[in-house]
Order: sequence, then C-alpha cells, then structure tokens
Amino acid sequence: MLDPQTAVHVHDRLRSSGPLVQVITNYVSMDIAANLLNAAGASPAMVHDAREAGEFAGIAQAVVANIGTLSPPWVDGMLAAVEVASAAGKPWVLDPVAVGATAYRRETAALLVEHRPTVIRGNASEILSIATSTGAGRGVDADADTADVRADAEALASKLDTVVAMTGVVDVVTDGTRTAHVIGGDDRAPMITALGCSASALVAACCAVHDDAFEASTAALAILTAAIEQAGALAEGPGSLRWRLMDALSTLPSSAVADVVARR
Ligand SMILES: Nc1ncnc2c1ncn2[C@@H]1O[C@H](COP(=O)(O)OP(=O)(O)O)[C@@H](O)[C@H]1O
Ligand SMILES: Cc1ncsc1CCOP(=O)(O)O
Ligand SMILES: [Mg+2]
Repeated sequence: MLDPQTAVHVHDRLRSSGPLVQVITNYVSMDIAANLLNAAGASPAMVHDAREAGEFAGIAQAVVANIGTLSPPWVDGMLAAVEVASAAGKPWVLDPVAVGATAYRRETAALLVEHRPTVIRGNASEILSIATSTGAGRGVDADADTADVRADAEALASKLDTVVAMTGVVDVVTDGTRTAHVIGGDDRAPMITALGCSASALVAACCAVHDDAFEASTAALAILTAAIEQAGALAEGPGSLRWRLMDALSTLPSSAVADVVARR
C-alpha cells in the first residue's frame, strides 16, 4: 500500500538532498552500509563514541542504532545519539540484530526502545522476539517467515507507535494501521552478511528526506529490492551480487523502484 509516485519522490529526494545519516552499527556492517548509502545518494557517518555521538546527532538528519556487536561503550554512544535525535524530533532507526539470542541484547533493545524509535527494522525472528519479549531466533539470521509474523509486527507497531520494517523473502512494513508488502529481490541476498544492516541505514536515509516514516521505509526497501534485482541479473554468485549492488544503487532508474512498488 504505497503509491509508486511517492516511492519515486522519496528516491529523487534521496539523491538530490544527500541526507547526513549517523550510523552506529556493528563492525561487520560498517563498510557495506557506508558504501551502499553513498551509492544510493546519502552521506553516511559512522560516529559512535559517547563523547561525540550525541553532539553529532545534533547535526545528522537521521540516526541508526544497530546492536550487532554491542558492548557497554557502544551502547552508551547509541543512547546518547538516540536521546538527542528523539528530543529533536529527528528520525532514528533501531536494528535489533539477534535480539532474541541473549539477555544483554534484549535488555539493550528495551533501553533503546524507551527513546521511541521512528522505525524498527529487523528480520522476522528479531521482530517476533521484540513483539513477544521472548528469545525467538537463532543468531543474526531469521528462522521465521514474515507472513507468519505479520500480526505480531502490526501489534508491535501499534503498541510502540512506531513503524516496523520487517525484511525477508517478502518485506512487510507496517505502522499498525497501514501495511505494505515489498516483493522481489534475489534468493542469494541472505548470503550477503550485513545486507539487513544496510537496509536499516537506507531506511534511515529515506526517513530523513520524507516525513511519513511508513512511506519512507517502504520506499527504502523498494529501492533496495530493485537494486538487488538489477545486480542479480548480472551476478554469478553472492560475491558479485554484493559489489554489483553498489553499482546498481548508484544508477538505479526510478522506474525500477516504481515497478517494485506496483507489485501486489
Ligand atoms: N530469500 C530472499 N529473497 C529475496 N530477497 C531477500 C531474501 N532474503 C532477504 N532478502 C532481502 O535482503 C535484504 C536483507 O534482509 P534480511 O536478510 O531479512 O535482513 P537480515 O540480514 O537483518 O536478516 C532485504 O532487502 C530483503 O528483502
Ligand atoms: C554476522 C554478524 N554478527 C554480529 S553482527 C553481524 C552482522 C549481521 O548483519 P545482518 O543482520 O544484516 O545480516
Ligand atoms: Mg539483521
């Protein structure tokens, strides 16, 4: 449920305005997330230390807090940044990597959620874990389907007054009232580690340029899906899919984004 023209508008704004996005993310994802954001038209900055993270959030247009390789100093940096973003009404995205795996991850996600994320972007296991406050999932990869978790995602979005952007074979985006599906991609996508983290960063970038976080998140996942398909058409395996994705994002025609959104 997104007008293709709105997705094209978000894509155009992303490229024309190049939003500054503060990405506090795990060690695995830093390179790919920064490069894919750059290729898509945004300006990434990986600024995480608590001594500067809050100050930097003051100039960033959106913030990502990703708990993939968390430790107390990093959590302090995330909390400093999201506190500033939240107080300033700036969009921020929580990526609850492997939140169901350990108590420390669940406690940290709960602390971050208190600062009212604009969007929670995760795979089906991560969303199920947050929605049910349980230890669902095994590590960073999903072992649930988005279709089976749709109702939990909608209930979570309503409860927290946030947008839930849940990725998988079919992406499901919901604000509790509106729900959209993003269909497509490439079945080799899960073999690219930190592609989900990069999706979270792209969601933040789109939220920076478009006020409706449900529309912005759906557009972001459509942009990524369209680029994955263009890269996939030429890729010989996950390795070339990974680097071709950067090329595809940098040259992606808006018509490809509109085509993805128009699928039902
Ligand atoms: N089997 C699949 N087919 C097509 N696209 C997929 C598939 N699995 C994941 N994706 C895409 O890969 C990106 C990362 O999502 P996902 O793998 O769910 O995140 P995470 O890495 O956090 O588990 C999303 O754009 C999603 O749509
Ligand atoms: C492998 C791994 N281990 C800790 S964080 C991380 C990256 C997870 O990235 P994604 O959730 O995007 O696959
Ligand atoms: Mg992930």
